Amino acid sequence: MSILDQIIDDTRELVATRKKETPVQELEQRPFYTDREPLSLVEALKSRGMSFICEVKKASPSKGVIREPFRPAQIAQSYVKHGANAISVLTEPNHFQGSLQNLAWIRAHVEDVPLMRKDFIIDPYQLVEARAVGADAVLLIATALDARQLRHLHQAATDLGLDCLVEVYALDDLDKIDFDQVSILGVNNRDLNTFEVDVDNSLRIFEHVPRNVGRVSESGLSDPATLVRLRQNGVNGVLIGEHFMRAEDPGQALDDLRNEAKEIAMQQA
Ligand SMILES: O=C(O)c1ccccc1NCC(=O)[C@H](O)[C@H](O)COP(=O)(O)O
Repeated sequence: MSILDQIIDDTRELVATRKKETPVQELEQRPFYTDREPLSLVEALKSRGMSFICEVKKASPSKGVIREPFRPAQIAQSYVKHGANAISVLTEPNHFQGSLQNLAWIRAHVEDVPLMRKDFIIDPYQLVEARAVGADAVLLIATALDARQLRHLHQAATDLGLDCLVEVYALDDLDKIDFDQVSILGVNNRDLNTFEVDVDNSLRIFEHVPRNVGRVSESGLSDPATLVRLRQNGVNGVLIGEHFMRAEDPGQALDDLRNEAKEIAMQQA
């Protein structure tokens, strides 16, 4: 069984338990759900240069614990201070040590930058949970869904005002995607069997994606020259977790990476 299958199985159990503990009607009465309009992730990624989705990630299946002590609100505030375009918050508990509470804490400290719930979404209930803790957007992993589920979850998220970053790992995942519906596509560079990362996976897959779709490269990114190469090949955004999580000040690490990439681009011009 692949790690993705394992995580999806665990998520199915978790969602069943949560539905019993907290009915949808209760989530729909939470202040973030009733009183707050979600921000647009699509708009936040429309900058002229490379956009940065900065991740708040304590641990991962490939690396174990990455950051200890882990202070989600402080990390997010540092990202905001240094100009992150959006923040991805891992909420999956069993494999990434994330939580919905972390997202709610971050929302309480970050008003104007979109927050994406990064989890393994398989059920519309999780979209309502996302809204109830103050998320603006969600990740939908095409690899873990069939075409009908993907279309249905995307529509349900849109109906709730949540933007979607649709993620693929392989070229044949594109067969499931309706590009009249999907406006931001992420390609994950991590091989789910070996955990190795290959940035060229993004470039290979984006060649087959319509021009008007926003393009985000995900995982294993830390080298400024690679960011320049991705930008020169039409990639609009990057999703970066581990590199920032290992820095003393994650926002400063964002600033440094962005400045180094700008310098390389200027030298090449
Ligand atoms: O990070 C993992 O080990 C992992 C394993 C299996 C499925 C997903 C996984 N990560 C989720 C992500 O997509 C990353 O957190 C995200 O792209 C940031 O990657 P990185 O910059 O390498 O932390």
